[in-house]
Amino acid sequence: MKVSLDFLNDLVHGDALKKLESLNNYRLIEFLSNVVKLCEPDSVHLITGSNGEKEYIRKKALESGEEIKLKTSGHTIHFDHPLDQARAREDTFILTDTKIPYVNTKPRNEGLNEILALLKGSMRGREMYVGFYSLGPRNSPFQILAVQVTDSPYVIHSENILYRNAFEDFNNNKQFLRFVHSKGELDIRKRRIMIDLADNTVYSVNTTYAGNSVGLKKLALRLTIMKAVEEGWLSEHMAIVGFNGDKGTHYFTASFPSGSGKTSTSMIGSLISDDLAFIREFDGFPKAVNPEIGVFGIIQGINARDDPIIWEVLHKPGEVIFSNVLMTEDGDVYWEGSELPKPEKGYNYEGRWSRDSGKPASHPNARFTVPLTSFQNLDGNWDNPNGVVIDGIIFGVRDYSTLIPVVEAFSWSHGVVTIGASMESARTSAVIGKSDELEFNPMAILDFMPISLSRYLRNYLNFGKRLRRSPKIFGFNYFLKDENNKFLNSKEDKRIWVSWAAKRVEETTDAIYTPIGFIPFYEDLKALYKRVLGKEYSKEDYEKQFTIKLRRYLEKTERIIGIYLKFEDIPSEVIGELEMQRKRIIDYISKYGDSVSPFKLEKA
Ligand SMILES: Nc1nc2c(ncn2[C@@H]2O[C@H](COP(=O)(O)OP(=O)(O)O)[C@@H](O)[C@H]2O)c(=O)[nH]1
Ligand SMILES: C=C(OP(=O)(O)O)C(=O)O
Ligand SMILES: [Mn+2]
Repeated sequence: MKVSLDFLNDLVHGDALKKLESLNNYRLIEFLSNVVKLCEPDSVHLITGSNGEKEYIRKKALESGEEIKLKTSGHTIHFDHPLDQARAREDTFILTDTKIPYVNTKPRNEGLNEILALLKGSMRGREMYVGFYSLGPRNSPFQILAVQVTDSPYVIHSENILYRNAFEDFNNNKQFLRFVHSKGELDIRKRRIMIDLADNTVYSVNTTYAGNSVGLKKLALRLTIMKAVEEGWLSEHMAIVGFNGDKGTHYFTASFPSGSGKTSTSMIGSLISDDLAFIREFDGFPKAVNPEIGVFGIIQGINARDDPIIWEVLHKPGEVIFSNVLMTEDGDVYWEGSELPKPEKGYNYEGRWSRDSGKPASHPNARFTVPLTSFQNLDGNWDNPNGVVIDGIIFGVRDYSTLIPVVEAFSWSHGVVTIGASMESARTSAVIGKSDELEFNPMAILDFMPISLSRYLRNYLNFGKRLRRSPKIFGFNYFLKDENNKFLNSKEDKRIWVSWAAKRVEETTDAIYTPIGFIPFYEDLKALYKRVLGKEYSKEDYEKQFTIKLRRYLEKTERIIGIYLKFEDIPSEVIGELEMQRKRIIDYISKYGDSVSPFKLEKA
């Protein structure tokens, strides 16, 4: 079918139109034609992949005022609206006519009418940017194509950093995901994000915060989860990182709710991904790639001692977009938790700021956007089109009161159900709303879930059955506190948990059986503390961290059973694993009481 490009004739400059025509992709032309008619931009800039175009976008970001140049070469700063500093869960809807438990939905026609009205004419007087990207490596069986349309140079600049440009790959009518974003009037009351599964399209308006506007990140996740479930693979909210055991490097994926440990965990090993993973089975092996090629990371608390790798990236020349930190008069930046002296005054997302105001200098969800290639610990396989074999999966939570720092599941289904699908984690400032409330967040992915958890979990359980050797599953918690509200672990302790997990994967260490899974022996951790951190590890610390609060674990298990019983078509394995866990815990309570020291279990 031949579709005319005439609608773009007066809008596009240069030879971009010829290039577009040569792709022979009528789906693409039809999509762009519809968006242009809807949004009515003054001009259209297609990013076909040349360096000049990337430079053009950087220039536009500065000219428009969406970014400001800082004193270090390549560094800029962007501010989001004070009410637009995080993901807007309440303004985000999956368009479907059937209600889904725990998912924010809207009837499709109603949602489409609403968002199309908000987008109508939204780009008048503005330029429209179109980016053509690949989620995952190019020339790879993992690859998914995606197009982003936006009137924000900051959004398209971010995407040029975070995603592989793949214009030529759109040839011959290839299918692609679609993202339509407009700043609109930046009237936050009219902020809407609508996910149209039926058309593989996400619309987003009146927002600039990247979690709501950068389509290929958390918006695409809704579409790729759907695709993965339909095709029998996993699209996950997970880092991918290599950890050393005694025999070599083992790749893990690591799922933590937003603001709870993905990026920081990916910095203590060999980095492939800090946020997202596509996992597929090939010849019985689970293999993973990073859909992205950059990091949109949380900056609060980043300091030279705890985070030397990120610290270096944020201080050397090179492409960095800071968002929602403090900008000082001399073109430098400052953020809370940097452990540097606080400047007297500066400018942040709320306007002028002074130290005397007593207000924080930066937002707790302030971020940095940088390419993966800036990181010293980047793994050699980061862009491998075949992915890397995954030996372990970590599901981590922010739980201040109950869960022990590390536990290993008995099996794939035990781990998927009692660790991954049972995650409860304290909400963070990555989501708009009250922080620190414990919320149900299976696989750290509930905010992005486009379908029933029943279908999602059935696919997960089946995925493991197709593997020759399923990855070992671990439950992590970096955030356990004592009765005085003090953290029981320091940030560097995560190096010990991952070292232990790597040894378990290669079967070079034993573990203690408990009703919730296997836990480390004191002596093994003591040796790791010595070797990895050069530190002593006391029996008292171990006992505090690994005492299992059986009564609380029982309560948690019963809460989760209560949740999954609400789902009509829940796989029987889900309730089965939870019931068995419940019985094991009750049995241990009758033997040991409400909690049990690991030293008692060691001798059992
Ligand atoms: N108390 C404590 N805080 C941590 C630890 N690791 C990371 N954090 C903090 O948790 C927050 C989020 O971490 P990050 O890894 O960026 O989360 P992500 O959004 O999942 O990538 C940051 O503010 C970190 O400083 C830890 O081991 N202990
Ligand atoms: C951008 C996000 O990612 P993260 O998991 O790093 O907080 C988010 O969840 O909005
Ligand atoms: Mn992160």
